[in-house]
Amino acid sequence: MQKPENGGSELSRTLTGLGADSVPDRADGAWYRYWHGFLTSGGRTTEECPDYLRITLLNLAGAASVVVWTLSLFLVFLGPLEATLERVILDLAGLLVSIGIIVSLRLGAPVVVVAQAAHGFLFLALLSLAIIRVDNPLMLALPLVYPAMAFLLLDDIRRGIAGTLLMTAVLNIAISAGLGPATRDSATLFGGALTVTTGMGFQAVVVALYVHHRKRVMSRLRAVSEQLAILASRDPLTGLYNRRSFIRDLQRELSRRERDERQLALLLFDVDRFKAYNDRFGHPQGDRLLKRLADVAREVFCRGEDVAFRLGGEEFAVIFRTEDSTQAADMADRLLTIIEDLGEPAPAGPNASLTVSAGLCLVDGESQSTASQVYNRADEALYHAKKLGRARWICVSC
Ligand SMILES: Nc1nc2c(ncn2[C@@H]2O[C@H](COP(=O)(O)OP(=O)(O)OP(=O)(O)O)[C@@H](O)[C@H]2O)c(=O)[nH]1
Repeated sequence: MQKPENGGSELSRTLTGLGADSVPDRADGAWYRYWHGFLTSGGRTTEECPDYLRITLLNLAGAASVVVWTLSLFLVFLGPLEATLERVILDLAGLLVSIGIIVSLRLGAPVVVVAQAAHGFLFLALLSLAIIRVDNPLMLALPLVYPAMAFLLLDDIRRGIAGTLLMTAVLNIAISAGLGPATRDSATLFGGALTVTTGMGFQAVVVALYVHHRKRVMSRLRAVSEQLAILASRDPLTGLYNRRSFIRDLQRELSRRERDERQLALLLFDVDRFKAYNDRFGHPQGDRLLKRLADVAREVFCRGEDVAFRLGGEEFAVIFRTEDSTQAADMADRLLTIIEDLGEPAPAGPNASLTVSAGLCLVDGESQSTASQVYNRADEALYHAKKLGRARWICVSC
């Protein structure tokens, strides 16, 4: 039952790791810093921020869209793309929305609203293309392809990318086979193929990045929560399990009585005259003593299934299994003797050694006692040992 040691440093490493990538290092170049600042809206978000990825992706999508829509407008202006009214309106609207995404994020607009507006625009743009170009079956397919692709990508990255590639290929083949626009000039066909490939490729990269990042953050959060669970169950001074773990472990051990023929033993021990020890040698020395006693408890109860706890103050507990009362008594004896032989000075006088008192409670197989009854019995035995003059242990059963 001896469990892994305290994981404080691991936790701090993990916590630091959560934000580690978010601030560019001094060694990073100016371009990287500029790019990083742009993606995080001037450093407004770091990687621990729940909106970090959405802001980064929206900025990325906004920047890429600005490039795509501007390129498209240039191609219309320079002639390779047909200058239809709907194309110009759509390109201009796309450009405005993309710039709007970037600016609104910088002004601190709610990320969810910006993301929904961007998705809404994309979907409406595809839908209006389908309505305007009702003669073009490919345009009709786009509003259906978009959600299908997003669904596939969110379900599984590899399947999503394969599905996206397949759909892109099918659309391109359909365009070149003449299923697309009524006008068949090569510039229009090239424009259509370019738009479909760029749009779908970009969408695939964005969603794949999102899913990948989410998985990474989730696994880090899992590691942090495991570390927190370890810290919550430990006493920070001695590294032993704390009272919270004690109650849970005692209940668990009592509930598996039927599966173990041996007796369950609970040993409570408490430093004798610890207040006087603190008063005489100081609190820091008292802390050192408590750590030393925790080491002794670990040493004596070293089997895999033994668990030692610090319940608070100078009170310790050990839960262990024993063949019979003689074996349990031997263990209690050993613990008390080793502590006395440590040679720690007792507050009483120069030649006296520090001692502890203990209460031992043995629970046999048929007992129906609850965890609190077992604890109370052991505590009564400990109290009795103190009353009888300390430096001894008393055994009871329940
Ligand atoms: N150094 C140190 N002292 C502690 C800590 N927690 C509790 N104490 C001290 O432990 C002392 C316990 O005193 P008492 O409960 O009177 O027990 P005692 O003096 O050991 O007397 P008996 O148990 O009857 O032998 C108090 O003085 C507390 O301040 C701790 O974490 N470190």
